Amino acid sequence: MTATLIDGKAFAATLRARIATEVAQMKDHGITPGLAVVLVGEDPASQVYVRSKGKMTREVGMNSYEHRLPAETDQDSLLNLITRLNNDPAVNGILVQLPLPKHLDESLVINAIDPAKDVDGFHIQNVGLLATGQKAMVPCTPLGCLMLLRDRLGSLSGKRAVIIGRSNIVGKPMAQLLLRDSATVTIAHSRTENLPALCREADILVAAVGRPKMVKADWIKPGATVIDVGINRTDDGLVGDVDFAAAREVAGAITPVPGGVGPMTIACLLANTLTATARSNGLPDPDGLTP
Ligand SMILES: NC(=O)C1=CN([C@@H]2O[C@H](COP(=O)(O)OP(=O)(O)OC[C@H]3O[C@@H](n4cnc5c(N)ncnc54)[C@H](OP(=O)(O)O)[C@@H]3O)[C@@H](O)[C@H]2O)C=CC1
Ligand SMILES: Nc1nc(=O)c2c([nH]1)NC[C@@H]1CN(c3ccc(C(=O)N[C@@H](CCC(=O)O)C(=O)O)cc3)C=[N+]21
Repeated sequence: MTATLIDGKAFAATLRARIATEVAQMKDHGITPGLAVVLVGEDPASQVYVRSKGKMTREVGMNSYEHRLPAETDQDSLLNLITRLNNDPAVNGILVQLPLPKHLDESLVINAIDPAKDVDGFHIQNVGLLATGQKAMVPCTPLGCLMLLRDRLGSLSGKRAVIIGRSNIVGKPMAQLLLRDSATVTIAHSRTENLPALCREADILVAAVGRPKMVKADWIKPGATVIDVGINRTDDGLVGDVDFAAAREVAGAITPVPGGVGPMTIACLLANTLTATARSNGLPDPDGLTP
């Protein structure tokens, strides 16, 4: 049986349309959400993402502020910019594109962002709030994966989830969100023993590794839901961490790359910007955009 395709691109388009409606209502009350994106250096992939984020931000009616800084920018100049954005009432969300050039201290920079404007959900305060089940800003990629999983499966309670990857931006927050939905969660990584057998136990398999086609068809439990976060540029074009063509014949449902998780990440960034704007104006959280 061939797996159902989880169409992240279409889901994200619907989500952005809903966000646009909410933005229009806010504008009627004199509030226009604003998202500032900071890019240091000229990494080509990062430039593509930043351009795409700016375009979609404007499409939903928000203000987009792009700050492009040279690769040799020093830490103090970057921290000064963040302070300015923290204090700017027109800016509701701040995203510093990662990775930063090596001479900059990533944690220091991220933790300089006002947690209320931290639409990436990477600030230690938001990480702690999420881990303790309190109201937080939630990282965009895991939030997007959660929306796709709930849409496909309904309740995740009691399901066995295996996440491959333990990064602060994907693997760990993904585990927190699945745990909050009462899945039984295992996090695997480069030191995990017998990864294929572990994966075969998963009803939900999330791959966030950065290795093209690493997850093979015989690692997948028949009927499982497979979420492929990987973005790998190869000679065959853009591919995920899952050997998609073969995995499709075993899984129950699977996200493609491109057109799966990636577009959800950007839609959730806009969702978080809307949520941050609502909270800073004392309005209730918009429906269905927070976990
Ligand atoms: N679609 C989207 O919106 C997004 C996509 N991505 C993509 O997702 C992927 C992961 O990103 P990110 O989390 O930042 O990556 P990191 O490089 O920070 O983390 C990769 C993780 O994979 C683990 N790993 C590496 N090799 C193996 C292996 N052979 N077996 C098992 N585990 C392994 C590492 O283990 P260890 O910790 O032991 O080293 C690590 O925990 C990348 O392709 C990235 O481009 C990222 C963000 C958003
Ligand atoms: N502070 C910060 N926050 C991030 O959220 C962040 C980051 N830094 N650094 C890089 C990663 C990666 N990431 C992606 C976003 C969109 C797509 C996306 O839209 N992908 C399209 C394809 C785009 C293409 O063709 O390259 C798709 O999968 O269909 C992919 C990856 C966000 N990240």
